[in-house]
Amino acid sequence: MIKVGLNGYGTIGKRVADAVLKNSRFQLVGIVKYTPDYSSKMAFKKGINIYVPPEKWRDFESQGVTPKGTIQEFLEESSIIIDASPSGKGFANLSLYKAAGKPAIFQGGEKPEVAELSFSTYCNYDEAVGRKYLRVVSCNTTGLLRILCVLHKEFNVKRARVLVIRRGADPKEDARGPINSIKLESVEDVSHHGKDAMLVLPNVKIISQAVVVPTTLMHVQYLDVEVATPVIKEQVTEVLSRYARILLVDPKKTGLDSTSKLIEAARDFLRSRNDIYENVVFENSILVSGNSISLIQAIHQESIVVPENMDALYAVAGVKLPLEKVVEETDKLLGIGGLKDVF
Ligand SMILES: NC(=O)C1=CN([C@@H]2O[C@H](COP(=O)(O)OP(=O)(O)OC[C@H]3O[C@@H](n4cnc5c(N)ncnc54)[C@H](OP(=O)(O)O)[C@@H]3O)[C@@H](O)[C@H]2O)C=CC1
Ligand SMILES: O=C(OP(=O)(O)O)[C@H](O)COP(=O)(O)O
Repeated sequence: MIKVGLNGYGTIGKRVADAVLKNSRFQLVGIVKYTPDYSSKMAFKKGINIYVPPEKWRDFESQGVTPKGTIQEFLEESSIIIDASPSGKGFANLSLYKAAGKPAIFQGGEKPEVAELSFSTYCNYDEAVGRKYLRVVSCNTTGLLRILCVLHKEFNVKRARVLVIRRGADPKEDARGPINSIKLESVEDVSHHGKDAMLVLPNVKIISQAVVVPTTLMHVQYLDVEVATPVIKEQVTEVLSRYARILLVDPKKTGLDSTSKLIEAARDFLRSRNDIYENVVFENSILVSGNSISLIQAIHQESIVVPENMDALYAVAGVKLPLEKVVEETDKLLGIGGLKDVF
């Protein structure tokens, strides 16, 4: 079994930790915690090893959590690190991983230079195999690239324009906003998503802009894509429906016409933490005219990158399986595809 350590146990880290625990190819060495809060106690009770900065050892013990070791020991015991630290901290952690000679997978909040390659499974898995440092692109970029790479493979995408309607905060983040505003995400002309996506799909011109809205549940994106030759809607829906990580939802038939209803459906489906790993593409929103395809999709920011983090582990570990098998294994363990039967 390949020994995986998780540095960071927040929104992304705890979900990836649970995914690693489900996969018998990998052994979760443990997690690094920095704050002795409820989540360290819950992880400890679940039997997950907790590693801590040495100066925090007593704080954890006083909360009833006996650490397994220090960060240094965590690095020694892990064969691959998944870094799910707050944006920017991963870059600082890179030198620790390099000094310990350990490969690492970073998240999209880090600058692209943190890794050898920015990664998105449907786009560049083969290029990622055997790399030492990968960066799984951010949640919106992951959602965007899944669609663009699938369309590109089939129809040769020439350019894409994207509007990202970004959630203001994750549900736990009570100090963020906006509370009563729709705010430009940036004072620059474009948002980072298009530029980031072009690192992975360099031959397609992708321009994105973003606004931030007062909601915590999901992001929503509007994509306007130009392909090389004229297509019809049936071709587009058929191609999208081939992929388990893309969920076509018909709001007329299902009543699912909002992010809150989607999250409720995921709760009803007993998805762990009401996670939706799939891009939810509203079927009615797919408009096709000549070379132009547009659509609206919802992206569950807390969980969308979990499958890609798992695939990234296969790539870095050099597991000898073709892309289709890797995706199949990850999808099966996370239950991806199950919602297709009920929606
Ligand atoms: N949340 C989201 O919607 C998404 C986030 N991402 C990206 O994932 C990354 C993690 O984000 P998210 O999970 O939201 O962050 P959170 O703030 O939820 O969690 C961050 C975790 O990192 C830990 N931590 C603190 N300092 C360090 C450090 N120096 N090194 C390692 N870990 C540290 C914290 O520990 P403790 O709790 O013990 O203090 C906490 O567990 C970011 O790059 C972000 O951009 C990507 C897709 C979606
Ligand atoms: O990766 C994300 O968004 P992004 O794809 O818009 O950068 C996550 O929702 C994290 O966003 P945050 O940096 O606002 O916490």
